[in-house]
Amino acid sequence: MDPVSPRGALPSVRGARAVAQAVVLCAGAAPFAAGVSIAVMVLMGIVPVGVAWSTKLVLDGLGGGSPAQARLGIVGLVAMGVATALVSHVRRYFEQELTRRVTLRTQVDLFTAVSAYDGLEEIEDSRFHDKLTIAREASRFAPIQIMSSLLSLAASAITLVGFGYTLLRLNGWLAALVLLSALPTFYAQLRLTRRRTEMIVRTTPHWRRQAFYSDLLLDPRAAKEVRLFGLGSFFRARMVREIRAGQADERTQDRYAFRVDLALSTLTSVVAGAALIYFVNRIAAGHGTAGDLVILIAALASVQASLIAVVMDVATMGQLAMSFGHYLDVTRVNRATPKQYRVAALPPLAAGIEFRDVWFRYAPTHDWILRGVNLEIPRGSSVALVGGNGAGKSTIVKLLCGFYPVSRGTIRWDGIDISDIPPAELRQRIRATFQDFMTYEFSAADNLAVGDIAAGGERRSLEAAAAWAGMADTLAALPKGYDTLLSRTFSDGTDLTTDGAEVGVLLSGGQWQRLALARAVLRRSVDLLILDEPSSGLDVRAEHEIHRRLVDLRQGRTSLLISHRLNTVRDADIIVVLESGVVVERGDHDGLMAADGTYAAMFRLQAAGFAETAPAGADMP
Ligand SMILES: Nc1ncnc2c1ncn2[C@@H]1O[C@H](COP(=O)(O)OP(=O)(O)OP(=O)(O)O)[C@@H](O)[C@H]1O
Repeated sequence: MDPVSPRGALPSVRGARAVAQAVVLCAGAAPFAAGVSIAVMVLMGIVPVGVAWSTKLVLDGLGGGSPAQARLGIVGLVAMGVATALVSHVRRYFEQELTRRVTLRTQVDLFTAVSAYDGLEEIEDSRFHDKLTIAREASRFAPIQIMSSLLSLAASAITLVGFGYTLLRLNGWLAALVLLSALPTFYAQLRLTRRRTEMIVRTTPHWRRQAFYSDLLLDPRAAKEVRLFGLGSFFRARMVREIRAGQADERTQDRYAFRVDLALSTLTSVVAGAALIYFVNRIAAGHGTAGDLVILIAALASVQASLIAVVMDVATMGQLAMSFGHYLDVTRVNRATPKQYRVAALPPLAAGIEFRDVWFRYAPTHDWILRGVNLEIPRGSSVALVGGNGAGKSTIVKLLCGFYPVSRGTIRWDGIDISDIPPAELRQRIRATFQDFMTYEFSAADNLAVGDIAAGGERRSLEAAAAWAGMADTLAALPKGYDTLLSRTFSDGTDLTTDGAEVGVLLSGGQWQRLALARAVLRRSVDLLILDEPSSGLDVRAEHEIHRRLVDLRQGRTSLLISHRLNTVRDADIIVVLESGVVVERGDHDGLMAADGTYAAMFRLQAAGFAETAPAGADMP
């Protein structure tokens, strides 16, 4: 995807296409409301011209002794007044309806598109987030504002044509002068739009960081550290710094726009004043009527106002088209280039999974994380992966799930390169508990059900999974059992007891981990079970119990277990030791202990931790 670029703000084919797509979107989402808006626009364009001509009729009728003409003018004025009064209400109602329907449509389209990104690359790319921020903002207001700018442009154009013709009839030179005086405004507004667009792109990272700091100050998960470490004023200062930086850029832009607008308004007023003096002198010399003067004043003001409105609407649309272009980019990308996979459906795992000379780094500028990893996970075997922090163990899990493409080498599923398999098909075959598992602010039942969303939260399966993870009693004892909301910051609207106390609860770290485990084992019919540090937060008894159950569960299943607690991996069929992205040892526990290498050293060091005296050199820093 293109990086965020302001080019789209310039009047261009791309900009015109974005405007057209915004109109199509509005018309498609709410055809009736869009139709009413167009009718209102036509009326709004006609009204000022009608008012001026009706006024002329009244004045000339009264002055020229023609009461019938004056009456006609009054009828016209009353009709225009009634239309203006009614139209504003009709307009407001249908604009709001249009906004609601368009917002719904754009939110669905945007989040459908974002969910269609299969991997994690975009979601970890700051430039993508900058673009997404503009796209999200645009999805809420741009189509409607483009539509209303377009309608306002059309209304101004109707007024302009009406009064332009009037002015032309009164004096051709005058009409030309007024039109020419709008050219500098037109040019200046286009330049202003480009600068404003560049400013939006420049300031977006500041607004994103500002939101990050403000969210941090409100996030219950951060609240403990924020308070204990006294981080409140530190984060607030950083938030203010971002606001100041963004506002400084905006201020520079506003000052520039202020100077330009001031100069242009002066020019417009001078032209209008000169035209007025000239025309009053002509009427004084007997060329024209008082009605002509009224219509000239109205025409001058309206033509100038309409010209400026046209210019401003074009400029606004240019800017909105740029923002909306980001929305279109985000929503189009997956539709434009749907990836073709060689394998449509994946049969159940028959032989096993194999990493062949896999190299991986998270970005071309980063260091290699995996350096030529060869790893086999035969079907039905339990494989354990051990190694120091940052060795690349979780990275292997992420590659197995197809979250990133490998940089070199292949990962084969029964001999099929997993990049040839649709990610959703592959992930159907895998269940995993991640080291950084999610804690959803849902009910306990929903927290479990997300592990197998297709099963629709069938309660007996949820209870069985919870019982497997040793959570049955804990969940049953919650104020509303499995329906208890596991959050203190949200309310499901029904979680109030009669005395008004909220019953949403929080689980402990180990209880959350058991819930995550239950979620992973909810669907038994998977080909590969991945457990990344499944017992790191469990107490000794719970760890022992869960370990025993995991051993049973892994019997005859294909599984990959990552753990720093080496007592939990000793039963694995194959233990693989990873060091700085390289497989340095493999074998079963006895074999590796006999080989007396890295694994044996780690195992002995850990076992020594349980001895009465710590080994020399094992002190904390
Ligand atoms: N999304 C990411 N983007 C960039 N670098 C990453 C990302 N995730 C991990 N890394 C880097 O990759 C390296 C390996 O991380 P990984 O999480 O695979 O290690 P690990 O062996 O699981 O470590 P631990 O035992 O601490 O969990 C680390 O140096 C880490 O900084």
